Amino acid sequence: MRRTTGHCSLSDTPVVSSVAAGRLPRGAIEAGPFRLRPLRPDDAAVIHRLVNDWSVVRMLSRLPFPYPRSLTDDWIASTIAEHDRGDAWHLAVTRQDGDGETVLGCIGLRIDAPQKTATLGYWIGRPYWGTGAASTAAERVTRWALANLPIARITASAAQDNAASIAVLRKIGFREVGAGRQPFLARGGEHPVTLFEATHADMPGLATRNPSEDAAPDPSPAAAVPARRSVLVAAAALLDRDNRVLLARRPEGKPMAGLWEFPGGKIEQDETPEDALIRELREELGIEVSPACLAPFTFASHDYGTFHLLMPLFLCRRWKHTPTAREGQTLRWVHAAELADYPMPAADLPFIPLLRDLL
Ligand SMILES: Nc1nc2c([nH]c(=O)n2[C@H]2C[C@H](O)[C@@H](COP(=O)(O)OP(=O)(O)OP(=O)(O)O)O2)c(=O)[nH]1
Repeated sequence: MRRTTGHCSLSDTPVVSSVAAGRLPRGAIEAGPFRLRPLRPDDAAVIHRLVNDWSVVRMLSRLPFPYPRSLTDDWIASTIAEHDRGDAWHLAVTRQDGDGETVLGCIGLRIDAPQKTATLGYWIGRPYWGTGAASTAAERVTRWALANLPIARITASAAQDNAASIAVLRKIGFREVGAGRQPFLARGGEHPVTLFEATHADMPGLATRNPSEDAAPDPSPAAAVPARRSVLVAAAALLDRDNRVLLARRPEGKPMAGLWEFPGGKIEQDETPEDALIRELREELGIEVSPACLAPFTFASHDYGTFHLLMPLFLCRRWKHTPTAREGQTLRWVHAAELADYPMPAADLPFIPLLRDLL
């Protein structure tokens, strides 16, 4: 079964190694009127009743509908094993009602320790929508994890028609960083999703446990300068003889890791955009480009919340040497018609129809 379910879903990225034993708490954490506690086998009946609901399951990535009860038992058992290994942390979202406890939904974090990243997922049963449970639980877990686990960022995704979850993520401080497509089993096929991330810099007043030791230095403009400012980046759509475009997948450890972008990078002081791009293409891909081969095409002006990106995009059909990934990125030549299949930073999305028209 899918690792967790929710308005957001946990990614299937394999966890290479575990968070050091004991880092994930065994007990409950309090979240205002709600209590987040480890799942137990005897939660299966109520969890199954809440999640086996079309309006919940349609927003979850890998759950079938109808959702068999036996999968709930298997899933709860797997969450306990994952917690023990330090790979993931799944909690029931509960509320004390009179003498009894009511289970409202689930929240979970999948941890990729080597990449210092965790992925957040959650869902709340329909009877409890509008109670504030999703935002309270998601904010509590996000803040706790950034402050206490050796991670530098938390990612999350939500189906683009899931306005409630998108509102929750924005409200608690996640930044929208891109868009992509994910399979939604219950609905059949892939659907567009909005991608989010949060770092320490996005959570005002967050106390970090030991950032100098554990958190990877965040090279993002957001980390470097607290106030919003414009960041200048130059990028290239390199086109091959078949009119395919070269995309580079941002390597782990960088902000927006995993998203597919156009090669390029920040414009240093005293550099022209062309100078910067020629330098970046040499550093990142080992190719030599002459200024005459860079044709201005369009630009992105995008507000990422913590910084504003201004990025000219040049077209380039001629260069020397074969593009080679020199900085841990993954490269792929992509036909214009397929660009929308690649999750991209939000700033790049307006480029897609323009490139489709051109190519
Ligand atoms: N290169 C590139 N950057 C993009 C694209 N879309 C987009 O939002 N960005 C953002 C991501 C980053 O916030 C910023 C580029 O910064 P970067 O970190 O890749 O720049 P850099 O290569 O100079 O890296 P660094 O030395 O600061 O680590 O622009 C794109 O298509 N290409």
